[in-house]
Amino acid sequence: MQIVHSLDPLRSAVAQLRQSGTLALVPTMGALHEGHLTLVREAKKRAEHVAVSIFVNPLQFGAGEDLDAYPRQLERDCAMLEKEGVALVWAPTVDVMYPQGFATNISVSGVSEGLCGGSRPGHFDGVATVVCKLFHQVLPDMALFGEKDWQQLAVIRRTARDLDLTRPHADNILGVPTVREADGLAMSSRNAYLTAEQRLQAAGLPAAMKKAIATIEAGSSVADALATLQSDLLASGFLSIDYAELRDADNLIPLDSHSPRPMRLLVAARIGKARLIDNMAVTPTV
Ligand SMILES: Nc1ncnc2c1ncn2[C@@H]1O[C@H](COP(=O)(O)OP(=O)(O)OP(=O)(O)O)[C@@H](O)[C@H]1O
Ligand SMILES: CC(C)(CO)[C@@H](O)C(=O)[O-]
Ligand code: BAL
Repeated sequence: MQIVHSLDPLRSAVAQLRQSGTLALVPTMGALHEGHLTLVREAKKRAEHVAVSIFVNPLQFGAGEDLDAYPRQLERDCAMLEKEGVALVWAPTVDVMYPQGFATNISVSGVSEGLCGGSRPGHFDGVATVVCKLFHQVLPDMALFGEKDWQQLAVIRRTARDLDLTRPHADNILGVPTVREADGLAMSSRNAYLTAEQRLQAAGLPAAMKKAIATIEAGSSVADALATLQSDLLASGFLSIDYAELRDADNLIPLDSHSPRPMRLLVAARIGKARLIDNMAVTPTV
């Protein structure tokens, strides 16, 4: 496994790998867990070679967010990736990614509005900009992202379509279902911020979401189900709720009542020092 930190060695490594087969990219911010490793395993099924990027991207963190606290553990991450048979780890420094004078921003409207785009202004500009750079740097045939970050996946697909990207083409931006702990909590690097008590309470998030989905699918009012979801989260120990919304699953248009198209329930809520996100499918019943 090659680990590279600057562009010239990256280009040589990519050129060498591409001579002997297809290349899949799994972009990450490191502090790897089973969710990330599942993306790597899915990538291995689909391509001869897998590259993983590890970069805590300052552009996608707002003022007062956890950029400094975000866990960084490159050696441990690389050891995990080596065991998975990853060919290349791309771990640029901030100066390599954003040299002095860097002034370009990719901003996606529509799908990035509201939800995490509302509670983290500028976040998806930072994501779209860095992901475009990662795609141009690694030139993968495909890229894999987790459905845990449902809105992020929609933003990246939109960017790839709008900018006519070919490496990867929008159709080769693949989503992987959320990997969960035994009690249902979505795996996330930010779960490490939780105390033991908060970690137990955090399982209240997927539980409350499942309950809300069952009532919506049974035909109850969406507004009532979302109101109950919010009070359930506060009762479980969550401090506040950034959003709890029902949206069209594909284009993320807000819904205030049932739709015949696939729907998604998306929630972000704060507990202790962590802001946790989750989303689940809601099956149309009309
Ligand atoms: N539980 C999970 N199941 C599936 N994919 C996941 C999961 N957690 C993260 N991913 C995916 O891994 C990729 C890298 O995500 P990232 O490094 O930000 O990890 P993370 O655990 O989501 O961290 P955090 O949410 O704390 O930023 C993204 O595509 C993300 O959607
Ligand atoms: C896609 C990503 C690697 C861009 O920094 C990040 O947002 C993440 O880890 O989900
Ligand atoms: N997994 C999304 C990256 C972020 O929260 O900034």
